[in-house]
Amino acid sequence: MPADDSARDHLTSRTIPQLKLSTPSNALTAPGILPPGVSPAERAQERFAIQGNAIVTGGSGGIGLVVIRAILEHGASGIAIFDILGSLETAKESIEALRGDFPNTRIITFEVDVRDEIQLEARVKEVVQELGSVDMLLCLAGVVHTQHAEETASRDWRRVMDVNTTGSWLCAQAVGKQMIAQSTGGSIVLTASISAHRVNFPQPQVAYNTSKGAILQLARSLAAEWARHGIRVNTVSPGYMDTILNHGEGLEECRNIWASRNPMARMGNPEELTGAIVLLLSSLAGRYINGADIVVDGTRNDPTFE
Ligand SMILES: NC(=O)c1ccc[n+]([C@@H]2O[C@H](COP(=O)([O-])OP(=O)(O)OC[C@H]3O[C@@H](n4cnc5c(N)ncnc54)[C@H](O)[C@@H]3O)[C@@H](O)[C@H]2O)c1
Ligand SMILES: OC[C@@H](O)C(O)[C@H](O)CO
Repeated sequence: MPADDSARDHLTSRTIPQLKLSTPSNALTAPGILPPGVSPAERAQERFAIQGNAIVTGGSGGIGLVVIRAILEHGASGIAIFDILGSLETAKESIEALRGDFPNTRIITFEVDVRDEIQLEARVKEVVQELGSVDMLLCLAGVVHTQHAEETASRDWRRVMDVNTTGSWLCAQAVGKQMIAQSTGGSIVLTASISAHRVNFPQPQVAYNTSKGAILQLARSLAAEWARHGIRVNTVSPGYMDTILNHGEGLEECRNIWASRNPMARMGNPEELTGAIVLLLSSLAGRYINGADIVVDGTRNDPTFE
């Protein structure tokens, strides 16, 4: 028998029966898992239910407003948007529209710069005072700088790293501490990008790509450390979404190039990101997903240049 077959035989004859024996027969009806006797429609709804209060950084941006609506539709009890003042002002009407559509949910806004750890700690405490707990964190705050590497100034590099990477770390740490103190567990979703996996084409953005690559390893590290507290930490990696971030000066030609190189021949709509984020935040469907990254980019191609 070839060596591979004997290894497989060893697995099937010994490991699998052992696994079967050690799996409780009621595993699918254990506490927290859907009980029997619930209608299929209720089970479907319950499976992707989102419970508790969420802080969403960069929540007044193009992806944020769309994703917050989805989080509310799936049952979140409260949302705290952390963003800089100018963006909160611009999104004022959209945030009012959300409040109108979800009158029984608290949607509160805080002017926060995710680079400022003292401000962050204070704001997290205020959220707890207002909403009672923090159960989820979605980090969307992010900036991009597009310039050739040899010309990129250290201040631009630092700004991108500070907002995207250090900002995600500071938010996760402030919220993680609160979740640990609450002893309630929680779900943290950080936003990486396809730029964490490959080098975008044609725009040069060395700082952005580096900042997003680091987020993958940040999330895995936190996932491993905080699993014992019941805190799951995952990432989403969006491809090109049609938001204001991708409508900056000179990006019109880029948008055509991005769409033409994608097998689906288009950019994504922020709505198409909501499924992955709802899954990761959901108490049931997502509850064994930890340290994972979900790429939402319309393609399974994985070239170095994209
Ligand atoms: N749009 C895309 O194609 C795309 C693709 C991959 C990843 N992403 C990532 O998704 C996230 C959201 O992107 P978007 O398209 O909604 O962009 P956006 O520019 O519309 O939103 C980003 C938000 O972050 C906020 N922000 C920036 N600096 C901040 C700071 N210092 N403190 C607090 N908030 C700050 C902005 O005010 C804005 O509201 C970003 O992290 C981005 O890198 C976007
Ligand atoms: O990965 C693509 C996005 O992260 C980003 O929006 C784009 O590269 C900005 O130009």
